[in-house]
Amino acid sequence: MIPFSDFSNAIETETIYSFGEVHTFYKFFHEELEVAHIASQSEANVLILGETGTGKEIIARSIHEASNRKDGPFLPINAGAIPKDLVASELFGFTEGAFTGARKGGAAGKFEAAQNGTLFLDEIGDMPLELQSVLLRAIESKKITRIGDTNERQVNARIIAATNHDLEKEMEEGGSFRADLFYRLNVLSITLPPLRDRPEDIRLLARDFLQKFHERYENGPTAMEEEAILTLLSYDWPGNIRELKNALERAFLLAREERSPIRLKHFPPSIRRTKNKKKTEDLSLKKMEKERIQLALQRSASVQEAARLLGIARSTLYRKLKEYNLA
Ligand SMILES: Nc1ncnc2c1ncn2[C@@H]1O[C@H](COP(=O)(O)OP(=O)(O)OP(=O)(O)O)[C@@H](O)[C@H]1O
Repeated sequence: MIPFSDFSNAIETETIYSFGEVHTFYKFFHEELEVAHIASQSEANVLILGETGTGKEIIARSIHEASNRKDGPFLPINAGAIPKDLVASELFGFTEGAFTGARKGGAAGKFEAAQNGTLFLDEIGDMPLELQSVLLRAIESKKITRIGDTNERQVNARIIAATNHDLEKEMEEGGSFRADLFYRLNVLSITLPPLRDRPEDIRLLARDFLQKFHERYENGPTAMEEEAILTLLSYDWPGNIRELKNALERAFLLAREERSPIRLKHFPPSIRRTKNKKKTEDLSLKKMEKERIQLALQRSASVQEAARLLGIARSTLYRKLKEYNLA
């Protein structure tokens, strides 16, 4: 059984880089988070690319919260989740009687509501083509017109857009996304790597999520069997961090009910099936752990100091030294 706190030990080989709530060990992701930091210190439009569940919204929110606009609103709008003919009124607002059912007195849209804040255009790739030119005009001129209105209104919203589509490919292939809008949005771009490309981060995120569940539910398991951890490291995670978080919460609650540590059987079948898929990778956790221990020993004057550096108990380290023939 491995205690949650031992899932990842931050020693010099594994520097954690953080931006807001987002943490990583993965080098390429460090560089992308550096761009997020730069974005937060500017007013430039940002385009965030990444598969579903990789944290596009959480990064957008972190950029907003680290920016001068942090006291203004952060407003997300998901073009993919709203019926196509309502997207325009959601974005730009409408006047009374602009269309059947238009509310008395009209209403402001998200552009106006995000005044002095940040407008997060999620799933920009699903934005209807005919609206893309209106959106482009609004971004360029910083003015919008409510539907049914004739007056232009000044707006001051910072734009962060996100998508899981390959927009450049779509532009080449048949124009379902306007190139001029793409270049306008793509002043700074951040690409979030899928979780399967950064297994180091699986350990880091799992530790953080499980420790949080422990606080939220006030008790429950504090350790996971090694077989389960190895499986999490070799699974593909098509739903990325969202899927990892949900799978861990389910496993945490099932184990809590049984008053047992988290075991492989507490994960859904789709994840359990990976168990023997990548046998070779099964050794990777042990290899990484052994290397970390060796490094900590080199840099320490005593086992006690090495244990402190690794963030584990001295007795745990003695056990591991025996296991890896390092004693
Ligand atoms: N680095 C992270 N640390 C902690 N939690 C994270 C991190 N990244 C994402 N999450 C969590 O994973 C879930 C999905 O994140 P988010 O909504 O930001 O992803 P997304 O890429 O915008 O997804 P979609 O494309 O499906 O809208 C959320 O519950 C979020 O809190």
